[in-house]
Amino acid sequence: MARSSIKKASRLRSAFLSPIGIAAALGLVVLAALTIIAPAVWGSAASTADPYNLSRPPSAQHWLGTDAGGRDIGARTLVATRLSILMALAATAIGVSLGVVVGCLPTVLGRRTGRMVTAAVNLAIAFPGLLLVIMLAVIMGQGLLGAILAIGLAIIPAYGRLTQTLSASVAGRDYIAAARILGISRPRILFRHVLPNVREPLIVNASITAGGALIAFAGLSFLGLGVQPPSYDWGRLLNEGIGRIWVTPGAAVGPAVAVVFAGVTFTLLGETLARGLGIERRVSRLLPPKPARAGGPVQVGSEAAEIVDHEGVAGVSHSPSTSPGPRSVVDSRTGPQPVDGFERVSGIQPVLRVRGLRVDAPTDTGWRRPVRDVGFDIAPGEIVGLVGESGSGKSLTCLSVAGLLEEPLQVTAEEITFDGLDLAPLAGSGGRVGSRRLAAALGTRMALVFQDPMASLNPALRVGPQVAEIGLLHEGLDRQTASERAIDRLDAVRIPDPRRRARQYPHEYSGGMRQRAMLAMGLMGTPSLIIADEPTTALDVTVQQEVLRLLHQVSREAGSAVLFVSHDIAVVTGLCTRVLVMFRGEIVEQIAVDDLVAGRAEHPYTQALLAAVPSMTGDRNRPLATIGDLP
Ligand SMILES: Nc1ncnc2c1ncn2[C@@H]1O[C@H](COP(=O)(O)OP(=O)(O)OP(=O)(O)O)[C@@H](O)[C@H]1O
Repeated sequence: MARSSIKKASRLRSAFLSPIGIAAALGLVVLAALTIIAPAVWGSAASTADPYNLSRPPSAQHWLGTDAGGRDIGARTLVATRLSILMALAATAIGVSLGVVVGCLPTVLGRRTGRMVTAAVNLAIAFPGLLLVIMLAVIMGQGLLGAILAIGLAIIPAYGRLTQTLSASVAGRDYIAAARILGISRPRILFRHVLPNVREPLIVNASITAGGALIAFAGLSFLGLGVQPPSYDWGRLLNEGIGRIWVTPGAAVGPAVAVVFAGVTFTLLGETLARGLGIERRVSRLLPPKPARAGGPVQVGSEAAEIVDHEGVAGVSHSPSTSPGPRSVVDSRTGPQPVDGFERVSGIQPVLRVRGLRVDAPTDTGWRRPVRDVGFDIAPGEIVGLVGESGSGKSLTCLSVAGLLEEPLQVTAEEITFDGLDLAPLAGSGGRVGSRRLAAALGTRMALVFQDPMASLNPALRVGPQVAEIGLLHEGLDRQTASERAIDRLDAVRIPDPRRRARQYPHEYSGGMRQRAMLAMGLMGTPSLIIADEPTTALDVTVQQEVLRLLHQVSREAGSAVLFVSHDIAVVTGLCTRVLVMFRGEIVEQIAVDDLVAGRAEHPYTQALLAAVPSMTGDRNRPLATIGDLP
């Protein structure tokens, strides 16, 4: 058994060994036993009328007394367990399964239709639950089937909303963005990436919902809308007993206690499952990342202090002989404008050409533009750094290029050409790649490595199949070949013992290994461009070095261009041959690393960025430079 399953099993065991867990388990055993054996054991006492013992108070023979027909109330209460529990389970099954379907619709149908479904769900939720049940019960007609359908249908809106909320919280994860860029269809994303990650909270809530359904049935039958004589459930018994509560209190108290007992048992079961499955923790981890981290001047932290000096930063050489891209591309003196330079000089088509890229975001007072007229080229095989302070628009730029930004953000571009493909219409489409051909091309030729290594891989799936997916989808490989290639790619990114590791889950990997697995995923195709959005920020310095070295090696061996995003100029100068400097949504300077290191930066912001990097050889007592207010 995998380590994760063993861990989960032991956590569940300890949850069931807690006082709440023991109470839930005992309650369940009692309910299950009564559901199975009560009709056989007490069926005859429950249905045999005794004209000599009508409406008798509790006695040794009839411990809850008898009803108006002389039947034993205790026996009837026990026998009613089967119908009450089975009806609650049936209604819950209907409500939960249809609720999940409804909750998934916005993900499958796309934004516009999805919104209508959401609005309908919200309207239904605004309607008081019990009123909805009664209304539906009247429409469906009195009786057992009508009651099951009424309660089942009434469960749908709440469960749909829950599924929707949980799915939305997963939808912001990097692995969903990665799946989108791989061209995976919405239904497949839903079934493979979203639902497996939300199933546990859904299961827990199903248990609590069953408790609610049970009480709703009791309510319906009590009102005479549910089970009809001669059948009886606890609600029906309550209905019959309430009128005689002063004569034979057991007639009302017995079924009432039974309803409370079953309701509490289901709730405790939900609570125990939630603890055992770690739902609270899991849900908070599923929350989407904040749109932006704190702004302010460039952060030059301890990591940078340890890897400063422009020689061999992070252990990666960038000597001209090993740099893959044409260094002549760069002319720092062209200033902030996009350069057509290398195309003119070398005649080589850039692998990525961006012109006039803008991103607009709504605010309370109107629109703001976090990315303004951004333009740049990346040559085949070139490693380009994109630096800038937090919030300067680096991630938005990358995500727009990959077509991963969604409403309410508005993306427009005069041109985004990637590997001969016109991606401008895709920008801002939220990853809805129109044609299969484009999806396949993007999926195999553009790779993304994200900042948060934990969020980059789907935690519910083993790493091997995730890496193999693109081979299955776009390269037409069969499962065996795709999985062999995935193992080969994991080996290529130096995952030790790749065959065993491919069977593990992401949480069994270290942070650096997860980043490398993301790279392996990108290498299933032959990426012309790897967009690495702060791939090393969350890693410690040694692992950071490994990932940077690997990126460099991959770029050299596969000939892939790299757009390397970082707020750490020291790391960028170690890996890249050219740097795009972003400031307040604009690219204010494009400069060759050699020029940057030699202090030939022209823009004051670039100069300030550089001055803020501490040096190993500098005066330790001198305060670090800060980036002041720039016009
Ligand atoms: N989904 C969004 N909706 C509205 N504004 C957003 C959204 N995402 C980002 N922004 C804003 O756009 C600006 C640029 O954000 P972006 O994430 O591109 O910055 P960044 O340069 O990548 O920063 P960091 O280095 O911290 O990742 C920020 O001011 C941010 O608040």
